[in-house]
Amino acid sequence: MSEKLLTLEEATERSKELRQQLNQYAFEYYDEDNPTVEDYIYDRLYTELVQIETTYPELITFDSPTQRVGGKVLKGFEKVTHSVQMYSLNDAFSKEDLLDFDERVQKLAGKPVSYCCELKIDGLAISLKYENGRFVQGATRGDGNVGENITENLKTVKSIPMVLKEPISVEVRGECYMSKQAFAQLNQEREEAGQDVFANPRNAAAGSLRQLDTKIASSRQLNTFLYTVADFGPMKAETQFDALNELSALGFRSNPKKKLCETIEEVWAYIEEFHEKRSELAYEIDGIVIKVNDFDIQDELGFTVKAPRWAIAYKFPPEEAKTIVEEIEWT
Ligand SMILES: NC(=O)c1cnc(OC2CCCC2)nc1N
Repeated sequence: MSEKLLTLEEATERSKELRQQLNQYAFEYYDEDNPTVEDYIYDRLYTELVQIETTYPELITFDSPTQRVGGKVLKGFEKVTHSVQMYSLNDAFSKEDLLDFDERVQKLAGKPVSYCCELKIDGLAISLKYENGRFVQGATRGDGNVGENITENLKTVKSIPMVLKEPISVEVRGECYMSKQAFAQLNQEREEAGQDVFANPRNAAAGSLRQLDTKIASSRQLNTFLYTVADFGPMKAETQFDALNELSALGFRSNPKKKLCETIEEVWAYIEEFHEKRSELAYEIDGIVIKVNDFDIQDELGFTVKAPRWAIAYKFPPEEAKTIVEEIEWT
């Protein structure tokens, strides 16, 4: 079909088919890490869609995969005031800190509680706003109340859905990160080009989202894990664990290694498990986030000025330095 010049009616029909198929293939590849077609199949269909959109630009749509490649150069980033504050987390550095947290929570809740444990992805916190299922705004955390509008750059992040599986209005938060492999590849390219290298994947992700040229952001293989619902809209989840599953069902990427723990001892076992497994993960984590699972109890416990009383971040010590530590000369 791509050789013969299509009529507008044929092109309208064919471009709709192509968009649906390409977006499904991209969802499997970027969100589910489970591609079902070879790259050359995707590329051939993508090329056909570009040809149709070049002939009939009026057929380019909001969610066309051709719009993921960026191309706008912004003058700057506008400020965004978050409708719901983006809180930070209090830290725990030992099992004793964790037990103290559990004791405080049980005392405030007046009963034992279950915890939803999540890997603490070492990236940049972002907030995504959807209206009737369409992505309308993306922002950085900033100081928790005012962030930067980076919508155009986030449109190039392939795992961020442009259209949700349900036409609902919600605001969700998560982490935008760069995988260890993408980070190593980027730094190698920069080194070969005589450019400064990034110190770590978090800085590389932050630097990529701060680019005014959206083509650069698009080239950086950024990824996401979503973990918070700020404005629930019609979402029904009553616990953090269910909210994470609901985020996946909507088309977001949420980290599969979450665990529901009934006791703080189970939480500690999960912390030790992933302290062990940390180096095997495709992305960097700097700890574990432990959250009271039940939203009603979260509401009872509330927030301090900066952080929830119902969550804590157990921080791992920094991974041992890659460089050889010089032998200390004992005099
Ligand atoms: N970096 C992460 O992976 C991460 C960060 N934050 C949160 O939760 C917010 C929700 C309320 C305060 C902290 N969860 C996470 N998994």
